[in-house]
Amino acid sequence: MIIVAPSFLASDFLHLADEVDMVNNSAAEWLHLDVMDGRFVPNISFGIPVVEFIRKATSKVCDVHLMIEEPEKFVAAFHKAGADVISVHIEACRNLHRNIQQIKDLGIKAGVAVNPHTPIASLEDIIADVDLVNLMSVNPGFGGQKFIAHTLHKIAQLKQLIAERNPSCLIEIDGGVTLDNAPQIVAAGANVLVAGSSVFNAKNPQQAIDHLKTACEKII
Ligand SMILES: O=C(CO)[C@@H](O)[C@H](O)COP(=O)(O)O
Ligand SMILES: [Fe+2]
Repeated sequence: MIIVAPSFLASDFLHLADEVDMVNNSAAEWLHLDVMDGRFVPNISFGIPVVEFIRKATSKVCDVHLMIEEPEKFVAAFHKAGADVISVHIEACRNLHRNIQQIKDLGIKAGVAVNPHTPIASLEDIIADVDLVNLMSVNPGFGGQKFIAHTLHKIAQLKQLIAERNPSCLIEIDGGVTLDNAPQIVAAGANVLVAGSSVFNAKNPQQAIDHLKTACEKII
């Protein structure tokens, strides 16, 4: 099964309740929540209170992508706010193994996120400990960017590493996912598709989610 996770960074913050309702009534399984601190990435998005309010408005999986320095300081607060999955960036963690254990000790899924320039080989000694890898297919910090094509070969590399060391680990692709490139991304081995602008900027976002799912399910 392919999981679709609409990214709320592209949503209309003035009508957040309607946007959450749209996803609640859609075929998407997850909600993707991008937290940015203006330090790890050159942008600031939203934080703990917003995640908390969204959590109250949905029973879908809340997938929190922390694009922040020193994520270990905030993981417990995001868990308390209702995150079901928390991903921290390999590039932001001095003690990644400890940070991943910290998330797992909270009883939720732990993910590691990697920037487009970070080699898959750098995941070798952490892959066995994570539930998910968020493979960034744009440079983190902004929605609406173009998919970086060389990410496709990284998906295939990651798929092989996962098959060897942790077959239940999910591959999440984050950034620039559209109806046009989704089938290729899934064919390369992705299980979770984050889609921000291609969903929220569509005339009919629920239909955009349906189309993404149908196009991908044809591939598997
Ligand atoms: O983490 C990020 C960006 O840093 C992503 O989750 C984007 O928010 C995805 O948005 P689109 O590229 O699909 O518009
Ligand atoms: Fe993200």
